[in-house]
Amino acid sequence: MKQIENVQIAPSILSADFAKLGEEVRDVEQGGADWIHVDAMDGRFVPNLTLGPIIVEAIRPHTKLPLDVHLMIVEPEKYVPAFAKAGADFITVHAEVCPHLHRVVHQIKESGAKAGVALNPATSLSCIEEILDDVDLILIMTVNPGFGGQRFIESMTDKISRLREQLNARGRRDVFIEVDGGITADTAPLAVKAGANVLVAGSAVYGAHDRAAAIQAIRRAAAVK
Ligand SMILES: O=C(CO)[C@H](O)[C@H](O)COP(=O)(O)O
Ligand SMILES: [Co+2]
Repeated sequence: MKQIENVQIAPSILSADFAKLGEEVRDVEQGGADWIHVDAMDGRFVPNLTLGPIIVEAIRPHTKLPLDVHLMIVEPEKYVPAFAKAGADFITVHAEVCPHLHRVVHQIKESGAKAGVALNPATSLSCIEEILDDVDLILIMTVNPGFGGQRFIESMTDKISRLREQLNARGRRDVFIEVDGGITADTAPLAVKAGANVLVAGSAVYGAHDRAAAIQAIRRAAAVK
């Protein structure tokens, strides 16, 4: 299995200006982003409402970067085909809302997208033990999902380390470990040292006047391994 060499920086459009999303996505692509993170929230799994496949379809022509769609919604299986058709490259569902997680992961793969599974801070790694051989990405939430701009929960670094060990033991060095919530140039090294190789950053990138400088600061900090 291919080892993933570089840390991927994925700005979250949750903190972008929704009145000009195309421009906002182009801005971070020009600024050196690797992926675009798209947060779909349903007001049920999380206490916030954001966007659906129509927005993914709208931003798709504005970037060549992979669209990394994070579904914070109940019954995600109802919407996986629409998000895939809209142009999602990665579709990540939360283990907490998927009693038939194996079926949903394979539904995502059959739709043509890469499959991710997300875990809230209080959700144990044991929930995904039986699915590790089937996934392309595991997303470790380092905040409780629902809002941008929250503080990184530092105790999650131990969970990231344990996950990396489990994946290595299975020879799955190709699986992305994505970290989402509170990533800044200060917290990025903690996540990367623990074993993460995809860093979502919403407010730290879109809240900055110079997005390119913000991405570069996170990338530099993350290179200190
Ligand atoms: O999934 C999310 C929230 O549920 C967002 O991706 C995340 O919060 C990014 O925002 P920030 O970097 O500001 O914490
Ligand atoms: Co997210």
